[in-house]
Amino acid sequence: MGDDIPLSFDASVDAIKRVLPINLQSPRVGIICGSGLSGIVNVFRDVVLIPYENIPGFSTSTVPGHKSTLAFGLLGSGEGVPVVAMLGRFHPYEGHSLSSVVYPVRIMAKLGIKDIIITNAAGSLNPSIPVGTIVVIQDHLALPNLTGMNPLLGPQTSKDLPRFLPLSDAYSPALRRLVFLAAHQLQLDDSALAEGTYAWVSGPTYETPAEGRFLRRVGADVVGMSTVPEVLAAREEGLNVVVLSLVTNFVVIPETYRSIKEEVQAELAGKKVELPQAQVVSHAEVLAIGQEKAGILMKLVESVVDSL
Ligand SMILES: O=P(O)(O)O[C@H]1O[C@H](CO)[C@@H](O)[C@H]1O
Ligand SMILES: Nc1nc2[nH]cnc2c(=O)[nH]1
Repeated sequence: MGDDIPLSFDASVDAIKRVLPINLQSPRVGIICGSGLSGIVNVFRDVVLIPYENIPGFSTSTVPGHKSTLAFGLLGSGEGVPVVAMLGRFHPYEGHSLSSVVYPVRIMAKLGIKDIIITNAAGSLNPSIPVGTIVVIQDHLALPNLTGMNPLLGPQTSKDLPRFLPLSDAYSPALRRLVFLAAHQLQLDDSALAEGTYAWVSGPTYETPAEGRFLRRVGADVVGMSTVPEVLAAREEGLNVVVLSLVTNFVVIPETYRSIKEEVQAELAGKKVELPQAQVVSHAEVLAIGQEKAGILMKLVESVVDSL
């Protein structure tokens, strides 16, 4: 946890390749599975699982719903596409350094992936994006990046990488197009998918109502505690990125608060008063919705991989 990245990535790549059959050694697509979304491995063929603890430089995920395993296999119809999936990711709130959080993305890039499909569980800030919707992310808003918590801060891992990375094209239009076409092919209801902007926050606290309103007003549709660091590292490594957020809950953003001062005045005047009960979100709820809807997300991912 919070460990520094090794000076060379070779040790990690060697440890991985050593246990892989030749047909899986050069995966074409990387997948990152968000909270409760690791089931995709069930549709891989020729699966090889490597625990993170066996890979130098990898940390361990401590969050329920996140395994600590790298899965290799073939995905899709016909011969299948060689893929690598992170069954469980690292979040800064667990105490992992930002360089540890993005380390697996860099290793997947060294292994040769060209495209990365990043999934997450997220809270909706947009009343027209209900729980269960899969949001194809078109942009992000990262307050931590803007205020000095950026995984690309510091010495570069390679002189070949760009020092000043543009992010105006971070989310591949070509891959997003494939997602919508895949949804059409799978005959998903039009409302199953939406497009939106992901706000990255550090967590581990969920948003206060005021924070929810703030994020909504500055243009975010969903909010979560992951993904953006991975997107930045992936873009720095030259990968094409697509992000699918599964909405697991609404962020509670009441526009008006009931005044407790007025409630007490009413109580003192002899009225029966019931204090407002705030709705609260829990990780158990996030995982439950994840479990319910993971099937659709996985089919979508498989179909996109098939169409690459
Ligand atoms: O983004 P993923 O890893 O899917 O998980 C989301 O769910 C957790 C909170 O319930 C946070 O870690 C948040 O980021
Ligand atoms: N920050 C944040 N992360 C989440 N992950 C899943 N739901 C939420 C949420 O409501 N807020």
